[in-house]
Amino acid sequence: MTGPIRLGVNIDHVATVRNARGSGYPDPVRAALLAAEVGAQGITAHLREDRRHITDADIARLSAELPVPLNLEMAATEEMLGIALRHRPHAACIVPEKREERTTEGGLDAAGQFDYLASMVAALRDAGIRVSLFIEPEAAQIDAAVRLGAPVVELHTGRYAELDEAAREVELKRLADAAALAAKNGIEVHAGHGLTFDNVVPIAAIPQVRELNIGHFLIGEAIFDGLAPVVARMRALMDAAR
Ligand SMILES: CC(=O)[C@@H](O)[C@H](O)COP(=O)(O)O
Ligand SMILES: NCC(=O)COP(=O)(O)O
Repeated sequence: MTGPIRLGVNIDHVATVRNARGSGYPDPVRAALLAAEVGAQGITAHLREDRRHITDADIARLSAELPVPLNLEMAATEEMLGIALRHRPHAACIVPEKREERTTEGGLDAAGQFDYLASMVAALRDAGIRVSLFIEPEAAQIDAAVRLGAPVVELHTGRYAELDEAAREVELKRLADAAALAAKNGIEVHAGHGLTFDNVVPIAAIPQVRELNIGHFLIGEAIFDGLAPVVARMRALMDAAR
């Protein structure tokens, strides 16, 4: 037995569809409330600097209306720090961001940006926000997270998700080793990016992983089956893996 694992549903891409037409629907907050009702223990939203999906108004509404913890994904900028301090989400996950990227490429270089991140992590922590660092499964990054005093790391599973089943084993071991190292150092371990029904089980089976944040696949699948059954199925796969 490995203990329970939480599912955080990322609702960014409900906002992507809304923003495609500049309409008021579909509403990501409505999706978040439904996901929470059917088993999501948290909601993740990434307020990108270019506001391509989630907007400032979405963050304000999520902060006010959610019955479960909000995990705000944010770039390490002064603007985002100000927004986080204003809304005080349960958690803030610092992610690397490049304006031109299609999605988050690689993890935060916590080791390379140590001095810059130190004051940001401290400011978030002082405000009572649980800080998470979205990192590659590498010992140097975990060591930096420990020295920065981050209570949580989220391991980037994007590379794992892109590999075919035969090639996945090496990356899976990197993730499992990183999870064990982080937990040994007292850091809570989360994971996410690119997870689907087909690839989630080995990640959910890593004993130290306490939370998965999953979005793009769930929102896409919901077009066919509806959000509630899709969240329920992901929950069931995660639970069966423990
Ligand atoms: C950091 C991360 O993994 C998530 O934010 C997720 O990728 C959704 O945002 P994008 O699809 O815009 O990258
Ligand atoms: N941090 C990962 C996340 O929130 C969801 O990523 P994805 O499932 O949308 O790729």
